[in-house]
Amino acid sequence: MSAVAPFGARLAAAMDAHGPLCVGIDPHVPLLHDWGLSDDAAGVREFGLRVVEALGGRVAALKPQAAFFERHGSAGVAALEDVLAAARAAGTLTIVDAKRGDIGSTMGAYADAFLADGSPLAGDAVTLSPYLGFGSLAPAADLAARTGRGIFVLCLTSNSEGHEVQHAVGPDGVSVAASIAAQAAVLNSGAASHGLAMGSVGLVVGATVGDAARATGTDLQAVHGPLLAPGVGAQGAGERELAAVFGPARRQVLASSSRGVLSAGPAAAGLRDAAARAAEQATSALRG
Ligand SMILES: O=c1ccn([C@@H]2O[C@H](COP(=O)(O)O)[C@@H](O)[C@H]2O)c(=O)[nH]1
Repeated sequence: MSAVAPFGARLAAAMDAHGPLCVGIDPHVPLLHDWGLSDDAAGVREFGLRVVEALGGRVAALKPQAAFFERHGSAGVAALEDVLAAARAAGTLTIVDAKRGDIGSTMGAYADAFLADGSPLAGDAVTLSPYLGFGSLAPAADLAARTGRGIFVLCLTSNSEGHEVQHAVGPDGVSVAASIAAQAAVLNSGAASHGLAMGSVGLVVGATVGDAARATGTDLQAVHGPLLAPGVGAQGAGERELAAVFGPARRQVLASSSRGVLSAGPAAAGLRDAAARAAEQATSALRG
């Protein structure tokens, strides 16, 4: 058992304190240029540290997108480690958006990288892909539970191409998305029975997916875990879409915006204003 409170409880407290908004740290090349930074490991490191400096302690969570750091090789990965350390020092929860998924024995190694105490790449939670079978994620779910961390499993992603996999229906008549949500609910059942607001096993459900939950028979409320909702801002979703997609599950939602906030940089004041506006909109859509 971990010495820290479970991730779901820590996230619920952070959402109550700061509003249901997560800001993504996605150092796209055009943003690096706009911020006067180089497209190399030093540039993405500085970008990430500036975001942490501006928003640490002001938003519920930060979500570094691992791909933008990994494209610079080992120095980029070291930059991601530094950004995670800075967020940890600022007391802000981090979700490493790495979307890992593999056979169980390899999943154990991914779990050690992203969820083990003392790993420099560990945040408070990591995004995972269930398309090698939800059960293959067990090593990560187990380690997260032992270390007080969380996982977010892809369920209904914000991109339109996700339909062909996630809306597919199995021989039992259950859609892939509904099956993933039901298996996450099983992992959160202990949290529900202990009266915790949310378990530590979350889903990724895009704010852009319209009525996909209903269409696929996916019961989001029953998951009893956090619902990470990318697609806010640059991908076109706003207050109306958030309210429509999540309905009665809306209090579990952590809206996520990257470019929508980051394009207001590099000045800290601009980032703070943009994040505050996005948090107000998310609050109005999800907590009203
Ligand atoms: O379904 C998904 C899952 C993850 N993402 C990630 O979120 C951000 C979105 O960035 P924006 O600039 O706010 O569009 C990015 O890191 C994606 O990889 C997603 O968009 N959809």
